[in-house]
Amino acid sequence: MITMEDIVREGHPALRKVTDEVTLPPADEDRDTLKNMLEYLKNSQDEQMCDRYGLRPGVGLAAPQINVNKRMLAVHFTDLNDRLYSYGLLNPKIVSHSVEKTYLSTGEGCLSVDREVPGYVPRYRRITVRATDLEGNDLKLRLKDYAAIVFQHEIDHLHGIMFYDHINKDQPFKEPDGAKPVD
Ligand SMILES: OCN(O)CCCc1ccccc1
Ligand code: NI
Repeated sequence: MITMEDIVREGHPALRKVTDEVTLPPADEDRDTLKNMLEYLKNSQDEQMCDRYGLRPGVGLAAPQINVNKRMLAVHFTDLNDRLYSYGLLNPKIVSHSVEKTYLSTGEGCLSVDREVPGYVPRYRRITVRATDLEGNDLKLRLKDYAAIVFQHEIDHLHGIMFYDHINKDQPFKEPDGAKPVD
C-alpha cells in the first residue's frame, strides 16, 4: 500500500517533470500503480487508516507524487452536489475550458508540500477532460467548480506544475478577474 513515505516532497525533481504518456492498453504494472493510488485516497479518507498509517487525507494523487513518470492520476471525492468522482485515469487531457475562472476560497494544499502556501489559485470554472479509465473506457468528463479545481490540480502535476505557481506573487488574495469562488 502507498503511505506518506512513498510521496515525494517539493524539491524532488519528479515534481517538475512533464510526464510521459502511458501506452494503451496499460501494462499490468501501470494498472497496479494506478489502483494503488486510488486505494491511497480511499485509505486517506478513513480515520482509522489515517491514524494507523499516518496518512494525510487527499482527494487526488498524481503519479509524479510517487516518483512515477507516467501520465496518470487518481481522484476520489464527492462534489458539493454529492456526486462521487472516483477514478483512475490514464492520459487525461483538458480538451476545452471556460474563459470564466474560479478558485477555492480556502486556497489549496498538496500532499507533496509540507507547508501552508497562502493565496488564491485561479482555475478554469468549467473544463472538459478526455481520458482512459482503468477498465479501458474512453471517458469525456464535463467538470465545474470544485471538481474542475481538483482535476486541474492533478493534471497540473502531470506537467510539472505546482498549485502555488498560479498564486499572484504581489497580491496572493487578489480575486482573479471575474472569478466566482468555491467555498
Ligand atoms: O495532488 C494531489 N494533492 O497533492 C492532494 C491535494 C489535492 C487538492 C487540494 C486542494 C485543491 C485541489 C486539489
Ligand atoms: Ni498536489
